[in-house]
Parts: sequence; structure tokens; C-alpha cells
Amino acid sequence: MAPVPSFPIKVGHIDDVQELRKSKPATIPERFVRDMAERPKLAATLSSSPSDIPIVDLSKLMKRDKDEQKSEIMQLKTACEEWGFFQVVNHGIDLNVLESIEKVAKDFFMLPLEEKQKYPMAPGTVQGYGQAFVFSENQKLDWCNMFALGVEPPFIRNPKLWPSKPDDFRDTLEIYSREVRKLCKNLLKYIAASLGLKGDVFEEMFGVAVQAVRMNYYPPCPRPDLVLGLSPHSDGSALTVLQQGKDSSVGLQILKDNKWVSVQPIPNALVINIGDTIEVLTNGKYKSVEHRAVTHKEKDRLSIVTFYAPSYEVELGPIPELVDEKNPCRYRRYNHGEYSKHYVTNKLQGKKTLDFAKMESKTCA
Ligand SMILES: COC(=O)C(/C=C/C1=C(C)CCCC1(C)C)=C/O[C@H]1C=C(C)C(=O)O1
Ligand SMILES: O=C(O)CCC(=O)C(=O)O
Ligand SMILES: [Fe+2]
Repeated sequence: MAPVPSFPIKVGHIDDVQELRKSKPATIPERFVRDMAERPKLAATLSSSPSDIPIVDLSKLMKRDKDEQKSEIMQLKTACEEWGFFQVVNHGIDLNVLESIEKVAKDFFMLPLEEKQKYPMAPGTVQGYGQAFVFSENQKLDWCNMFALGVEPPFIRNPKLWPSKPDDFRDTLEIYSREVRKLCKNLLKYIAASLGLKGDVFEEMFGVAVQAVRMNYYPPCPRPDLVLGLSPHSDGSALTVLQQGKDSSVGLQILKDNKWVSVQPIPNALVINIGDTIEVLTNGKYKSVEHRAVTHKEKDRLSIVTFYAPSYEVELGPIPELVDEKNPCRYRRYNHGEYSKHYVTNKLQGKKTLDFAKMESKTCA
């Protein structure tokens, strides 16, 4: 079942933030100004310096030498248990591929508005150019332009939304997505091993995995203290792969021990995070962590994000091996298509979206 909303939506006028910046307004429009409690602390006043989220070396995970491999699997396990985020190095994706996707994404966002608007994200949907997750006129807006496309399996694609400019966009996205898909499969194998499970457990369970890409462009903002680039949320995917633009400002923040900490980009590394689906499958042993993006006064920022998730047909719930007396069942069984629909028909709301899967009684069905 494909995730589409089935209710009428009135979102009012949504300013395009790149155009807004060009017009240099004296004040930030009210719809972007966050309530006090939500406003970000600027880097200079953050209680902690940018975080050193764990680093995982894929080439070590793939080592034949079992001791070396084991120690990297332990590093992966700690990253998943304590952070829900890590940066992967030596991931095997050619630098040219990373550079090419960054170039076409940037080139796309730099096109005139009329060109980008040929691929509009209809209100309440998640594919195309615009702002996703806006469902009402009084909802606060993010200081971000998004361009999102379903990639795999082919039936989730909307070919009308694949842009003809820049002319190498489509081929570049195909190549990039193939490489990122391999990386996700590989990482899931080692994540399974880190849980003491068979390497192919996720692959077997997921069927033909759903894969989507979202490109986020955050123009500089004259008042970064008042707005958010992207509202706090956890990802609905199993795994998310995030590539940060080379000369971009630092902008990704994760909620660690109740504090927002910034993720310092490592050149050519990819940021990986655990999505809601892995939280459910591991019965909460590995949690999806809330994150957000903040903006910068002078610098822009680009991120290219891949969501990797099970097929819509898959019924899932906590893996029996991860449920016992000490770890009672925390989530019910559900259909992933239903969860996808629930996710894309609600605003980004921290971890609240995952309430969908929380158990009322204490026994797994
Ligand atoms: C703007 O889009 C998202 O943030 C998003 C949506 C992804 C999708 C598409 C762009 C096309 C159709 C499939 C899908 C819903 C995955 C986030 O994706 C998360 C949310 C869920 C659920 C998920 O699997 O990834
Ligand atoms: O731009 C970022 O760093 C965050 C992007 C993100 O969390 C998302 O697209 O889900
Ligand atoms: Fe995210």
C-alpha cells in the first residue's frame, strides 16, 4: 500500500525560503518564528561543543581477520545503543559519486523558482519540490527547501517529478542510489551481527526494500536564533544515510541526554542513523534518535538524505530473540505500509509518530 493522505488539507501560502532571502525582509515572517521553547541556541551558546559521534569503519567490519572485525562490530553496537547515530568511513562509495550527487542537487536548487516549481510537492504529499509535513495554516514552517523522490521499487516513482534539469540529475541519482542501497544492505548485515542475529535477518524480512531520497537546502537565515531548518523528528525508515554538503555550515543536531549537540561533518564520511523501524525490530535496544537542523546567518547548507525501509507489504514487530523477561515486548505488530502512511500524514513531531507502534498490553502477539 502506497502512503497517501486521504483528508483535505489547507496549508495557506508557503514562502519559498530561497526567494524570501533574496527579498531581504526586515523581519522574518511569523510562520517561521518558533515559540521560545523551540528556538535553537546558537553555536556560541550551546552547552556542549560539536559532538564527536562514533565513527565506524566499514572496511574493518568487512575484514577477514575475525578479531579486527569483532572489535569494529563492538564499536557499531555501542554507536547504535548509545547514540543511534554514527559516521561511516571507508564506506566503499566512490568520491566521484558523492561529489556528483552534491553537484546535481545544488544545481537543481539554484535553478529559477519557475523551473523547480515544474515538480511541485502537492500539499500532504512527500515527493517533489516544496515543504513536506505541512498540514495546517497555523503550523510553523521550516527554513528549508526540500526536493524528495521515491526511488525503489520502481512503482513508488513518480516519473513526472524527476527533473530534466540539470541534465545529468536522473543518471546521477540512479548511480548514487544503487551505491547507497548496497551500503544499507551491508550495514544491516553487521547491525544484525552486532545483535547476535543471523546476518541476513533484515534482508530476508524487508522484501524489496523501499528507498527514497530527500535533498534539503537551507539558505542562510538573517535570524538563525528564531527559526529551525528542520523540525525535530526521528526517521520512519530502518536506516537513514545522510550526506552533508562539502562547504556547508554545521547544522545537524541530535538530542543526546536531553541536550542538542551538533554533528561535526567529517570530509567524505556519511552519517548513518537508526530509524523507527529498527527501534521496533530490536524492541528498543537500538533507538531512533530525535534530530533537527539549524541554520546559519551567512552560510548555506545542503544535505542529501536516503531513507531505506522494508517493503510496504511487510508485517513487522519486535524480533522474538530480542524479547524476554528482562526486555518485555514494547511494540505491537503492524504493517509497514500503514506506518509509512501514518508517518507521512503527520507533521514532524519529535518521537511522537512512533506512538503508533507502542504496546498497550505487555505481551507480544
Ligand atoms: C519528504 O519525505 C520524507 O521525509 C520521507 C518520505 C519518504 C518517502 C518518499 C519520498 C516516497 C515514498 C516512500 C517514502 C514514504 C519512504 C521520509 O521517509 C521516511 C518515513 C518512512 C515511513 C520511511 O520509511 O522513511
Ligand atoms: O539536514 C540534515 O542534516 C537533517 C536532515 C534530516 O534529518 C532528514 O532529512 O530527515
Ligand atoms: Fe531525519
